[in-house]
Amino acid sequence: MTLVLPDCIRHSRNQAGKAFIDIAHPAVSARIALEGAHLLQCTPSGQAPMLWVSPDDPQLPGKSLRGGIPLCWPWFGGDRPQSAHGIARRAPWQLSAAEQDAEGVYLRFELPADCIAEQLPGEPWQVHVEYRLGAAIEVQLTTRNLGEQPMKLSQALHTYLPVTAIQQARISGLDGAAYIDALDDWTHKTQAGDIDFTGELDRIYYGTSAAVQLHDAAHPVVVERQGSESVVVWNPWQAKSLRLSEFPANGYLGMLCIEAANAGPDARLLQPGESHTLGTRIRPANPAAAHVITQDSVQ
Ligand SMILES: O=P(O)(O)OC[C@H]1O[C@@H](O)[C@H](O)[C@@H](O)[C@@H]1O
Repeated sequence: MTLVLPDCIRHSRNQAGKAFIDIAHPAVSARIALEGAHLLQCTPSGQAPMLWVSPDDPQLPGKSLRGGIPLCWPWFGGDRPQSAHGIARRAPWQLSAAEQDAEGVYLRFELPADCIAEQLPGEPWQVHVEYRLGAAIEVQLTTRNLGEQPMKLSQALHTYLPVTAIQQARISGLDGAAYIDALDDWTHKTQAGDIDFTGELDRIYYGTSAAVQLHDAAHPVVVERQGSESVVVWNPWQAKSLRLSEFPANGYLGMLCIEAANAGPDARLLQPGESHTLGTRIRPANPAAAHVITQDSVQ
């Protein structure tokens, strides 16, 4: 049965045939690629864009754009020898629900069972993702084990956030938290004070579900998490920027990632029939003080 979409939500395609869902609601505008059910843009009315997205856009089906919130599932990073971050971010998801109300929109996407069977043989997962977009971004990724054996799940909502200048950005909320330093032979360490950025940084903080705050002149946000005792913080810095796909050489100056996760020691073992929801809510820390787009500031 064809899904009837509210007026503010429509399907679109770029010239190369890549499919998107576009949202133009009085409270929020947004774009989601069906490939990966990948939230690429989200701009609450009167605010600056909440997500960073690379200007190097291959615009091609099968080539994921770097930025927004890629879904890393059902493994995070190099937890398995196959391609990093699992299969979900390049898979063909299907829109299964779309609603609007005065506050914003609700969308739900499913990863079809035949796609899971083909790409993850012998792993009977069921997975869907829900977005609630308005003054804030809410994402919930729900996984169920439909099999008869326990299955291991690691995952992340790989959120790219814009910053005014990386050297001035700061993250609070993780003082005293344990982390794994991916750049120092996966050594376990303890965070002292806030996180600031003076070089490449790639860490899995674990044992905490506390909200994390990004302090930035124009893009201060609070990142809350659900079903998540780990959060990944990442900036590639200069040398790695040159090696990354779909990433400009100086891209690291204007972004960082704060990823609600089940990673490292927070990977989950789902028993037969069990389901787990990983969620995040990203909201402007101080909407009144955040950069407001006015006609004067539009070039
Ligand atoms: O290049 P990818 O596969 O999108 O990964 C980007 C980064 O994703 C982060 O989550 C990892 O911690 C980094 O190690 C990795 O480099």
